[in-house]
Amino acid sequence: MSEPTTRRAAELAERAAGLDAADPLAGLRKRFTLPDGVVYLDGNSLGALPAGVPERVAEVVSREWGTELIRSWSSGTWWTAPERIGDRIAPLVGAAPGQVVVGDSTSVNLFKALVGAARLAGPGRTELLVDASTFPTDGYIAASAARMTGLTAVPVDPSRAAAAMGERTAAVLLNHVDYRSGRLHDLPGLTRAAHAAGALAVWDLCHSAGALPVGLDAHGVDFAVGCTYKYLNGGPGSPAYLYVAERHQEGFDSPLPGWNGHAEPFAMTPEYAPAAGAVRGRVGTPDILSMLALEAALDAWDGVEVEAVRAKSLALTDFFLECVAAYVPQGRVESVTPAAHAERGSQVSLRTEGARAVMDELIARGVIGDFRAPDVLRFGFTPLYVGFADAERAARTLGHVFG
Ligand SMILES: Cc1ncc(COP(=O)(O)O)c(C=O)c1O
Ligand SMILES: Nc1c(O)cccc1C(=O)C[C@H](N)C(=O)O
Repeated sequence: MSEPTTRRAAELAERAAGLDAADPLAGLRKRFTLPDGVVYLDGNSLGALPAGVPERVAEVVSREWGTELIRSWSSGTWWTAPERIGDRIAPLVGAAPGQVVVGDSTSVNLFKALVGAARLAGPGRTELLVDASTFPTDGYIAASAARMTGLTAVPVDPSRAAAAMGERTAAVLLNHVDYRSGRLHDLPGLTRAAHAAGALAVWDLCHSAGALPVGLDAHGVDFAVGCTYKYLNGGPGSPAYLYVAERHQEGFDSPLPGWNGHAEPFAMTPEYAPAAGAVRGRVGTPDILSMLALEAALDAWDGVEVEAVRAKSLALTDFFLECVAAYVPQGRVESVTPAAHAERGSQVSLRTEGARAVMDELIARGVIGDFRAPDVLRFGFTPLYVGFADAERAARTLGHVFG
């Protein structure tokens, strides 16, 4: 490093130490098990391990399964886990109890939500608008949901979504935060626009839940889905969730009416009678090991306000961008994440040449981020366990990679 760069590095390291010392959320890192020497900036793909999870999973396996056996379904915590854990997630996404149910993958829940929304749409509604820049599974599922319900899936850039909504629109599927660029979309405004056009708004919250306030009830969202293995730290493949606004629950006609969503599952009747509430979003037997691991993971949120998480997330990403500007030679990276706070999720995506090799090198040096095709370095900031010194080290290491 040149003399001025060394001075600037000392300055930034000192600022980072000060910011960490003043951070009201700094103590939350103890709620996670993270390997020494690693800066983990991939919690927007797989969140870190909350400290209480291994013990809880061991208990579920050895006692609840090993000793209690089948009795755990009825006398223990198993059968009602999907709605109980849904109610734990609800406050994190601004939903009152009884509207969130946990289970299946995000892809499967998207299918339920989109077909459910299409079946609730008014007559003459022929189009399903779909975020064209979305994570691919959303587009694949939307295309199938549209075929099944006689709609036409119409890809739309989120910046033009409001203008594209009209009297033909049945429903709109949008991402709250774009997985690649980290752009935060205007959930209140776009939901309002959908309603003004007489359409339903379906939101994918994978990259926002647990990172920033969502306000599902406050903004009148109709359906929402999201995964729990990113900012909610539920573990690899942990079950996703489905939000069905209370006003739609009675009319919600799930395309996957499995026996777990039946009003009386153990009556074993040949006719399907849907359960009341979000419970009708259940399909088959829940994956209890993953689900109870998720429930234990959510303890990491005890006493934590999403607003405080958002404030720290913005401070972290601001500081990271400042460090990148200081350390990375001019012209080597370009941020594709909006600078405006109102348009930024909890990640920073930097476009660069040879991004895959750059990320491999960063990981080899202990800074774990993500590569997204074709040319994006993606750094996710999970305020529960990432600090300002991590942001400084990550940017400094990136500067070293560029020599
Ligand atoms: C925006 C978005 N939607 C959906 C998914 C896929 O979810 P799942 O694999 O749970 O179906 C992901 C990530 O995997 C995602 O980032
Ligand atoms: N779900 C994933 C998986 O099973 C393997 C690897 C990555 C993932 C991801 O979650 C990717 C993530 N949705 C993304 O935003 O890129």
